[in-house]
Amino acid sequence: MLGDFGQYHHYFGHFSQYTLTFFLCDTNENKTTIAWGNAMKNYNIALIGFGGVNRALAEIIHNNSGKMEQELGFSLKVVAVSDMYLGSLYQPEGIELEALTQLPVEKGALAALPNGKEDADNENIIKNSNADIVAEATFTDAVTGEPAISHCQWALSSGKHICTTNKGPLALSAGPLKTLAAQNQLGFEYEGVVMSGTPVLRYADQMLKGATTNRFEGIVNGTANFVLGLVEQGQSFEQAIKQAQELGYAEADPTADIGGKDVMLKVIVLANSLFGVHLATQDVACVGIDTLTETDIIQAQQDGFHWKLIGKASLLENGQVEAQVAPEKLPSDHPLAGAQGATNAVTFYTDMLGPVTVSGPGAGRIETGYALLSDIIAIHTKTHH
Ligand SMILES: NC(=O)C1=CN([C@@H]2O[C@H](COP(=O)(O)OP(=O)(O)OC[C@H]3O[C@@H](n4cnc5c(N)ncnc54)[C@H](OP(=O)(O)O)[C@@H]3O)[C@@H](O)[C@H]2O)C=CC1
Ligand SMILES: N[C@@H](CC=O)C(=O)O
Repeated sequence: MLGDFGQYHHYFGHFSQYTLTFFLCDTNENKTTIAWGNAMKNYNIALIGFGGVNRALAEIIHNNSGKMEQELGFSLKVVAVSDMYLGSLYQPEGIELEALTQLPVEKGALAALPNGKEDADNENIIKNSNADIVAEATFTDAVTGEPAISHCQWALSSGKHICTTNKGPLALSAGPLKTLAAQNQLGFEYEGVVMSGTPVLRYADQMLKGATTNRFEGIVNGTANFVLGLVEQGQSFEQAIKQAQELGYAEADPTADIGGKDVMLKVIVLANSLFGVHLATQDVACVGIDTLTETDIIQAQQDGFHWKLIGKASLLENGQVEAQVAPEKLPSDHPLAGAQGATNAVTFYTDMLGPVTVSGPGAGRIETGYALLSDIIAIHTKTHH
């Protein structure tokens, strides 16, 4: 006997598109089996900021839809895009991704697509579109965290999950945003904020549970590490920074990479998450690689050393945290000295395992787009298991 036992509209009441139908099959041998059908979940995505990272996410979605459905159990539809330079576009039924990913980088270019506009429309799209998840990848403001903090607040207050690669909201307003997400039973995910798509935040948060970590140090800026490497090979700072920009590693204002502010934000995010503290920007002493000359870097290499921009923090016995960002001259056999190009590496000093190092890409368009995909997967996993 085969019976349809009903349809479950599930999941915080936000997602009427998620319909799970199950059939109960009772055989002659008195065995009961359950077959699942119609269980594919679709998430509508709004992209806020459409520079390197969110364009990469659109490409990933476009190129991997079949794989996602088969392996991850959900499909993704981009329904809205809003960008300061390119304009905005809202198509509730889903935007055709071939055209979107080929969009020329020209002022107001989104206006050329059906329903497109020349201006950004962030607030309206975040609050009023049919998106389930907002992917926030606008520029990082290290002083105010805005407008990205507002983008996160608007999403979480209007029933939408948020994933972001923007360091501002995490370094400057993580507590209130996490509270808002929890109150509204929504996901707030941000793996790309430290080390791009390399899963260092989830690693520290989930895989080192049970061990005590009271110190970490590492290379957490891809641009600075890439620039140091090219200067060692004889390029000027200026040439090396230009290449980092072309490869999509650098911040909109690369002085954040070279001056150390980007690492400062990442140290705050890691320290607050690992030590359960509330570091602010003024708590982190910050010196960048702009204090080095090209000669310093080449001379060190000839002497068997490598300059690296190191971010570190220690939890002291009195509960205080010491945190700093500064260039350090490491001997060639130091574990962090081998990180080349935009590769980053962080060593966690744990009581039970000793030092544990996580290494992988620290910047890059596709690498960071992947971080957003990993956030969407985390949202899906947390809300369906
Ligand atoms: N690239 C990387 O490797 C990584 C980046 N990140 C973070 O991800 C975010 C995005 O990076 P990326 O894509 O490389 O940066 P880009 O500069 O390539 O893209 C950002 C885009 O957002 C637009 N934008 C800026 N402000 C707003 C706003 N208020 N509303 C709508 N759009 C806006 C920009 O327009 P306009 O040009 O006119 O300002 C630009 O088109 C940044 O916060 C960065 O720190 C994190 C990890 C790695
Ligand atoms: N500009 C940053 C991008 C990732 O956070 C870097 O180079 O690390």
